Amino acid sequence: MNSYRFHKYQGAGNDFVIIDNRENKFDAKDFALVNQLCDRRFGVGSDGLMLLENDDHYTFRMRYYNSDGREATMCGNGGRCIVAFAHHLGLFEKEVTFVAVDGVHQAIMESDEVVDLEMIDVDFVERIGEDFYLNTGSPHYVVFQDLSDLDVVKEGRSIRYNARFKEEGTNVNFVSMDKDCLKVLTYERGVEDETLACGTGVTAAAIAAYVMSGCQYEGFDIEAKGGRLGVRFQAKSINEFEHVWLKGPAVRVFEGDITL
Ligand SMILES: N[C@H](CCC[C@H](N)C(=O)O)C(=O)O
Repeated sequence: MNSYRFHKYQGAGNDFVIIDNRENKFDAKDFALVNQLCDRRFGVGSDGLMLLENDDHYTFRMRYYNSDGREATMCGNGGRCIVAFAHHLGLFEKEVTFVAVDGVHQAIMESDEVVDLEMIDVDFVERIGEDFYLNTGSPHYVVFQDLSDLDVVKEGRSIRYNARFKEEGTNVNFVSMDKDCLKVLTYERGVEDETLACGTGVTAAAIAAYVMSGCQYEGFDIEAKGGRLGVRFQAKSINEFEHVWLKGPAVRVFEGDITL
């Protein structure tokens, strides 16, 4: 049995267990341990787990794990929450540069509980019928439709496990658009459930909405189930986007020790 000091954060209801692993003591290869720490009955409970680690070139390194226990691709809400945690640790004052699985990110503490995070550039947006498929640090399938009476888990699973995506998986976002305001519901790969918000997901939804809206808006206000997020970007073309920023709440909920 080992004891773990953890810090619980949430970004628009997408929640995370964060561990300060600068001494490299956490066994990140123990899938069962990560899965149990994320378990909402047998552990702390969260959509994912992050390790904050030292890095030779940047203020810190972020490693992200979905609640299934496996190391994953980029997490936008997680990125904003680990920045708030690094600020809580006193690692920086206002702006920070860190490295994650998809590369180097800038971030700004807008206030104690609001973080602005620069996402990676998007260099391709695939059209699949009326739908969109793009990667904003994680892969996202985007469907524009009426959201009333939608069974997000049923419909999300049917896409996530279809012939094309069943091996690698994909996250699935259902979007309704009213001018520059979006409502987004997300089924998340690796959680294999609906989450209350998905940072890379709302970023993908906003970029798809730019295309869908006839390139009218380079920014959107987004209502997720767990809170509001903002996405802005510069379009180089209908397929290429840079200076992509995701802004929203990153809230420290509690900290504690758990022995497993
Ligand atoms: N489940 C995602 C990673 C976390 C994405 C989400 N929590 C976010 O805020 O971007 C995946 O496996 O692609």
